[in-house]
Amino acid sequence: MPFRSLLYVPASNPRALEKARDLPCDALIFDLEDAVAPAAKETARERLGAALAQAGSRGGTRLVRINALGSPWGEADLAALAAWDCDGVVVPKVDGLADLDAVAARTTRPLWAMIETARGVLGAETCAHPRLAGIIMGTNDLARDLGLRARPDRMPLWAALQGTLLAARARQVLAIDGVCNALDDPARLGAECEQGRDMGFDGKSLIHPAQIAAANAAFAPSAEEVDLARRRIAAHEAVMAQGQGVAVVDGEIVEALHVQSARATLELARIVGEGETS
Ligand SMILES: CC(C)(COP(=O)(O)OP(=O)(O)OC[C@H]1O[C@@H](n2cnc3c(N)ncnc32)[C@H](O)[C@@H]1OP(=O)(O)O)[C@@H](O)C(=O)NCCC(=O)NCCSC(=O)C[C@H](O)C(=O)O
Ligand SMILES: [Mg+2]
Repeated sequence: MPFRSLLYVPASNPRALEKARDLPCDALIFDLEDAVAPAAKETARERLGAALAQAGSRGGTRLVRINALGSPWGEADLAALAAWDCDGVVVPKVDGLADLDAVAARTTRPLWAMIETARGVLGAETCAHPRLAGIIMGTNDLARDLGLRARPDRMPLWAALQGTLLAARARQVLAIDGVCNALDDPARLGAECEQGRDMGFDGKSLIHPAQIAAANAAFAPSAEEVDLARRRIAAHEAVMAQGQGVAVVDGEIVEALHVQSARATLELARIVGEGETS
């Protein structure tokens, strides 16, 4: 499954729950945490249970973000989730392995860790948790915890984004970038998506359906990237047949490691293409 676009859907909002059934994002994150006011937590849990039980929902990954176990709602969220048809649990504000162990003891579902505190960023060992499927950057909470001043280019977040990405890659778990808060600024959204892709993230978390197309485009290989990948593989195969290990394509060297990347590009393009034609 690709993870280019992951949309938060407030579980308290019936219209959003309904709309989410047909949206072209790769994953939904049904949110019981920060998008839901304390007074609406119980209702949100009930609405989400009913929505997940409905037949005919879209394909794609369905994740549920629970409230922290230390909060008044976390235990009840996990108890309810046991009966739900979903693909994983998003654990908010993970500071270290103990936070994931506590959830892992209460559910058998794959875990996703929100990295959104200074301690979470520094606690890279979190990515070593055996049940961890991926990490999701929580850039709003992180900005608050760091006391940074937000900038459109996200410069104050670069170290945290790249540090967490390093930890995720070292443990081969998926890494998802944080949300773009700007609802009506396609240029900023596009720039954030490209930046996240350049850094190496697998996809971006989103807050509004209008953001899905930009993330799907940015985190899929472009036609030019696919073409270059094919030419690199062909050129390398040709030199290998002559007993050599280095080809040159468009004035740049191509070695076995570049061929590995090229094959990964083609595989992602194939998976994305399959999803779009099915
Ligand atoms: C921001 C919003 C409150 C805006 O909602 P609304 O005013 O309804 O917007 P629109 O009228 O433009 O909506 C158009 C239609 O799309 C549906 N819609 C809107 N948002 C969603 C959604 N997220 N999922 C599904 N459907 C959605 C509307 O219902 C309209 O439908 P229709 O009636 O058919 O036209 C709203 O977008 C929203 O609540 N977004 C999610 C906010 C959220 O989840 N926040 C928490 C996660 S972000 C975060 O904090 C990450 C991390 O923890 C961190 O710290 O960074
Ligand atoms: Mg958060």
